[in-house]
Amino acid sequence: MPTLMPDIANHTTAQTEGTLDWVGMSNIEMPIMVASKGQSERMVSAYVDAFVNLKEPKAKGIHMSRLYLLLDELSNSNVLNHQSLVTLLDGFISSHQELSDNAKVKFSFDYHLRRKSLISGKQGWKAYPVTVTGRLNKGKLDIELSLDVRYSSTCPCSAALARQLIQKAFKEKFSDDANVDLADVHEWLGTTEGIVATPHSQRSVAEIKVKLNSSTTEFPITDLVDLIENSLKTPVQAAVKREDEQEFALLNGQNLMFCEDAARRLQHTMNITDQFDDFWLRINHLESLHAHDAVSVTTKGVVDGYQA
Ligand SMILES: Nc1nc2c(ncn2[C@@H]2O[C@H](COP(=O)(O)OP(=O)(O)OP(=O)(O)O)[C@@H](O)[C@H]2O)c(=O)[nH]1
Repeated sequence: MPTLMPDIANHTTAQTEGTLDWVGMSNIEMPIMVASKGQSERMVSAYVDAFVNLKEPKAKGIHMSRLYLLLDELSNSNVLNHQSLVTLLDGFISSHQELSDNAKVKFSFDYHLRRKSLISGKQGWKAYPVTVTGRLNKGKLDIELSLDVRYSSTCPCSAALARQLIQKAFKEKFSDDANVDLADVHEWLGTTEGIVATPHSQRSVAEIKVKLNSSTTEFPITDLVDLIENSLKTPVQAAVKREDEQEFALLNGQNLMFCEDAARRLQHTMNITDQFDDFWLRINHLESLHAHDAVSVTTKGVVDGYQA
């Protein structure tokens, strides 16, 4: 006969009574098979947070093992998609009858996508940090997708200052020459004396969170990446041949951006798509002129929605 073990969670009461918003586990490491719109299902190495509320003030605690085992079942024999996320949240609550009526789960992982080069037709992998968060709040379901997109931003102020220096160098070189020779100018422009200054660019990160429409049944990871990268125009590249690098230089030159410009661009893009109920975005320009970052934040402005 098995030894009877003490069951603190069930058989004792709280020393100090009180309800709690969230109780659960954070940073659970698990392989998860993820389904995303337009992509083959793929395994990711995820960190998972799993929570329920504790609405019974006298109860000692929740049953962490029940949350863990429901997650393990998803990891071991299912795929993370809209339906399984809802089932998981339902399971969190039904396994905590009398104790909980809210549930939350967050999966954080790197999601790899094949991305095309700009000109050469080559392809390469890019890893996007993604989180999928589901919340069930007194029967109301909320699903949030968040991801980071890295891109390059060239400073418009620096570009203007560099152009001024190039104009000055041109004047100094050719102002005494009444009959400026086109070939001479062409050759001179191809030297570092001609293009005497270059503007600074920086590795930049757009962080974005969206609330999925209730009609969305697939995680639109690729759609969201495409939307952001097509709007910013200068995402970091995977496979790069020289023709790709030259095109990247052109795109940078034609898409000069302060962090305000990048935020307004994405704000406009997100406002004209009806795919999402709400959005929050934060633009980080990891400055190369400064040792600090230039940052801008905005939201859709929904009442009771995301706050900046
Ligand atoms: N509630 C709670 N459990 C904790 C905490 N830290 C560790 N645990 C452990 O989580 C383990 C699993 O708890 P339960 O889910 O109640 O385990 P169980 O009683 O075997 O499972 P059930 O029979 O389904 O209730 C226990 O061994 C707890 O000690 C904590 O801060 N709060």
